[in-house]
Amino acid sequence: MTTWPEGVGRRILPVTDSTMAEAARRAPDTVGTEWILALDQTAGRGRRGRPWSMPPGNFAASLILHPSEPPQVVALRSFVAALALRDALIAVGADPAALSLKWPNDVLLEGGKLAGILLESLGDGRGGLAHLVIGFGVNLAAAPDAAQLEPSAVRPVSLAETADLVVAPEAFLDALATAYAAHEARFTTYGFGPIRTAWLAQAARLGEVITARLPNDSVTGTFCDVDMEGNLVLETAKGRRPIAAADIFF
Ligand SMILES: O=C(O)CCCC[C@@H]1SC[C@@H]2NC(=O)N[C@@H]21
Repeated sequence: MTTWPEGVGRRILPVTDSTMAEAARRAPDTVGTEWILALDQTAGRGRRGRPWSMPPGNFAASLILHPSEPPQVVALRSFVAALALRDALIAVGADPAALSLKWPNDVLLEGGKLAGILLESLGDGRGGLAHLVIGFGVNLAAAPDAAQLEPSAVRPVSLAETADLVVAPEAFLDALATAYAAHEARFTTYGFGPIRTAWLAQAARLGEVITARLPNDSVTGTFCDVDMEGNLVLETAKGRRPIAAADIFF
């Protein structure tokens, strides 16, 4: 049985618009760390403003944090979050060998998209952050209809359909909160180095040719590294190219 991490808050809502929006509303009145789980979302959102649909039984939660590091260091928590999500999936029975991490922050199961992570923050007006919200969406029960996604999107999968595992959102929250607390402690104590190493060990398509689609450009090269700033590094015909933000296509 998983125990809930000490000093961490938890709210479970039957429904909300988006746990990201709910968390942002609550963040100014939240002193420490708090999880918000919703059993349904009416306006779930994904990266780049895409909608995030949520079939019943899927997992939607956001974590409110008040980190004190500079924003570029805070952003490295997308890797912390991905490792925690992987550990939580293993804790509920997923096969570690079937899981991989797709830069910047998807978790794949047998090559299909099982989960996505979204980071949103608010500046404090002094160059730091007032809060960070990390959102986790996991297809526990069912994958969204692929027809609703962009044609080039990674095929969605669910834990129930692909791994034959039935896990309730509340139970998954226990596993994720515990896993996140462990990785957060490692990050704040030892920095990004061990997180980067652990993430690279689980990276999908490392050493293979992939394409990064940027707003006005597309870069194809061999995925050779993630650097200490969290950039994806592609080895291209013109040399090594660090990429801070992009959609990745295999
Ligand atoms: O585009 C992605 O892959 C990120 C998806 C993040 C979805 C989660 S579900 C919980 C939280 N609330 C939201 O509205 N979005 C995030």
